[in-house]
Amino acid sequence: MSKTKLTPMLEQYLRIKEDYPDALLFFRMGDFYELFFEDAETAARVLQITLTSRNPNAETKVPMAGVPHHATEEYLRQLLEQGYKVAICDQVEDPRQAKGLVKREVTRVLTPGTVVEDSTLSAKTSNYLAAVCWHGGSKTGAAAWIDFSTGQWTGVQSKHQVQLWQWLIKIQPQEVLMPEGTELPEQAQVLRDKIQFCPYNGYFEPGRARERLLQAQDVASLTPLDLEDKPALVQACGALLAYLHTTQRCEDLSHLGQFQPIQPNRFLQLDEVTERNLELFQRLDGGKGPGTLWHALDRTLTPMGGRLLQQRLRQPWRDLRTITAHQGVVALLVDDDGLRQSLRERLDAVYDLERLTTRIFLGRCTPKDFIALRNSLKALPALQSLLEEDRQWPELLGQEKRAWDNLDDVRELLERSLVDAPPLVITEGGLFRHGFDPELDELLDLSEDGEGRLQELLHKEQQASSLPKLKLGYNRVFGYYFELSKAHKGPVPDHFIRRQTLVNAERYITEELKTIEDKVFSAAEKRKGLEYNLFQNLREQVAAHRERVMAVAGILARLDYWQGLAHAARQWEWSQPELHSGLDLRIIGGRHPAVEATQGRTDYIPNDVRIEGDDRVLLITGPNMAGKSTVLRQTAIICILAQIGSFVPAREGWIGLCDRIFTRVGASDNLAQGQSTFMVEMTETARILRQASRNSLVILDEIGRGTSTFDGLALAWAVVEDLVQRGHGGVRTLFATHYHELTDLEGQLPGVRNYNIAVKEWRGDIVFLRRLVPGPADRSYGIEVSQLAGVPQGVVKRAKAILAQLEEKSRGLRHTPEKGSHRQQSLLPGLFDPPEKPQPEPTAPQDQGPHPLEEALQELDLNGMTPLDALNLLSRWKHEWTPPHDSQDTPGTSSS
Ligand SMILES: Nc1ncnc2c1ncn2[C@@H]1O[C@H](COP(=O)(O)OP(=O)(O)OP(=O)(O)O)[C@@H](O)[C@H]1O
Repeated sequence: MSKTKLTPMLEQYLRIKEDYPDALLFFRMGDFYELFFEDAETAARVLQITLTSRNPNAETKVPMAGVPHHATEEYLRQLLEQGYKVAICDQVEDPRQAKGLVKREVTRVLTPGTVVEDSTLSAKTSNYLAAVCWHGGSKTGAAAWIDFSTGQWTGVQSKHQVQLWQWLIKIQPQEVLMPEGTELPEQAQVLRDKIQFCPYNGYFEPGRARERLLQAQDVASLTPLDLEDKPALVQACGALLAYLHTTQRCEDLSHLGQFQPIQPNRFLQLDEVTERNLELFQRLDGGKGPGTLWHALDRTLTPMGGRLLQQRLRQPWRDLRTITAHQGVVALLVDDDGLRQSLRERLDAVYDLERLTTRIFLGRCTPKDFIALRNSLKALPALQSLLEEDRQWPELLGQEKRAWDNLDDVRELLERSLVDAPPLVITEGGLFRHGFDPELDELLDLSEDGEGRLQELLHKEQQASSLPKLKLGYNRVFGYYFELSKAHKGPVPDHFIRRQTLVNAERYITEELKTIEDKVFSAAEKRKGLEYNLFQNLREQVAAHRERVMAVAGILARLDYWQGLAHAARQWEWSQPELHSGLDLRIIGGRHPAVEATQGRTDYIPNDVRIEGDDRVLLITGPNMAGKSTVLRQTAIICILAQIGSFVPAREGWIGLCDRIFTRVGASDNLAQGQSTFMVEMTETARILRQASRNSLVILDEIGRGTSTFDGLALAWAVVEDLVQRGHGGVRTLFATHYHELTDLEGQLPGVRNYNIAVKEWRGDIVFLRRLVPGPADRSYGIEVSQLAGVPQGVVKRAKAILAQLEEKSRGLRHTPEKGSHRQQSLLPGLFDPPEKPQPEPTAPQDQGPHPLEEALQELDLNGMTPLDALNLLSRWKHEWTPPHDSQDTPGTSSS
């Protein structure tokens, strides 16, 4: 469309829009923000608002859509949530004073990675803007990320691109800045929609980046930031700052906290695959809530505590002393229910101090934010008095106590200034209390008691001039006046100015009367202006205390973190594990916290896992559905929980610290990234084999299933061999497999131990005992499980017949003498070997053996049980062994 046909206003629009091609331009016109052209079409579609056109009758119709200025928040939230950027273009001069077209400018750009408003943020999740780049031509790269809503930022430099992307995928940034011309590597494809290419010179250029960083952090050199030898990281930080300057339209970023690079060696490293496989925050099906560790674990009450817990779960500690120090605080709070409850009650009154103070600093706050801040600060003295109690505090709590700041001055200021329920907007007055500001008090008195003041004056004049008949009147032309009827014959006071002569009366004004009148009329307007200014002053005063508020927010986050872990431990009856720097891993009575939370405590069978002495690889066999994956994952989760200072879902834990936990679980579908299931499996396996060290824990849930049986088995075999020798003594590994042939490795390779998850056959059905026991599984029971899953009887019967034939054939093969090593012999024919033990005939009742319940009863140690344990056990048995009403052929039917 040619510009010549457009109105001056639309020309102004297009000029501004030119600078923000990638943002939707919200263009302020009167009480509305309007969008034009394609922006209008997009907004109409996304926000479900009406699409109209500007100048509908003119030759050039311009698509237009708009939202009322006072209701933008919800619309902005929707746009940001869907990944759009929005440039807010305001009128920057008073339209009444404007000569010609009102001046307009973009006052800020809202982007998904820089939001600070609560309505668009998730309380317990950090919202990251990230930047990633490579230093010059070198191979060193870096990623930095910032949660602008709290001002906390960090980053990591690495020679391995893969590692940088692993970090980024893990933290799930809303936007990722990259230098123009950089290619997006394969593993970064999942973040494709979040990537923004920025000019190298404006954003990543090393000199400017360094300068920006020094200025923002107010330091003279990079040494205090630990960035002296990290040029790529400096560039990434510089890009973040440049982007913030551009979008936030502010030079002052002094509210950002100190940049602290991550030192990966200080933390238990969990890559994004492990985080996903263990369902820490999200189930494998993508859902959140029940089924995730987070759902069972998070008992924090404040957003700050929640975010700290998330961050810690992503980066558990590795240092024994640090962990035990935190565990000590959690233990205290587990033991002392009263203290924990008091802490919880007080923390419950605290709002998101970190984000509140950021909004206040940036001037993007509403009066409600101040009230939330005030109410949060009110909770501080009571929290302090808890810490002041005379008792032996663990050192960490002692530190918090010493650093405590009640922020009394800030609270008093807020209490003195703002009314209890201020309006949402700051331009209409009604925000401040009486007594806070003398000028405002006068205006308040006037606007609220103007009539009274006029009556007071009338009374004064009546008395002073002995004019009892003097009246006060008002008309639109003269405003307020005094009136004397013609009946009054005497002189009027000198300061009376005649304004109007009527048939029966004279009207006068006085200077004082006009002054009061002016004040009364303008008081309401003036009050709005004054309150607006007072609010800005108050904002600046409170913003000046940001650092103190952030320090207190940090303490509250930690208190909440500890109490949350303690509360979860109490709720789920977890125990305090012992940690050590050796390699032994002994978990007695371990449970999977998320599965247990979904199924209920009484239905969950605890299991022991021991990797002790020279043992390294536990090979776990057992039928499908037996519980192999569950026991694998619960072990990894218990280690993670232990290393964040938490109690663990086990009766006892003796846990050698891990430097990394790797998981390779099931088939993860990365087809969208152009990788086949097998390829993904092998890529993950390759990563484990390259990176796992002697202190790592490896969880392998099936390997090699996506290819031919022989290839798969051979691969799995070789992987076990590698793991058991790796890092001078092997890597602690739990390996669940359906390749029964692998169980031959026990005895052949030192450090390999067989375990299986016990099952029982009962009248042709399979009964899952869920108990991890030493030794290999006798066979796989795949057909029985398929029957449980509802595969039609005909197919099941046919499968059984085919299995019998295959086994027959394999028996024949076995009798053919084999040449070569023992391993080859056991490997190939073994694929179709009949089970080592004689197979029970599924449907013949005489071969059933003792009922599992009978066995369990015999094993029962009655003396070591509490009545509650006994009740729980009974309830579990009842659940397990009571037949469904519609079936006559299920376990337990003949046990009565
Ligand atoms: N210890 C346990 N106590 C109670 N229920 C359990 C236990 N372990 C597992 N389960 C239940 O059994 C289901 C199947 O477990 P899991 O997925 O671990 O089996 P699996 O042996 O890995 O199966 P597959 O070989 O088919 O992958 C779980 O979803 C859970 O509901």
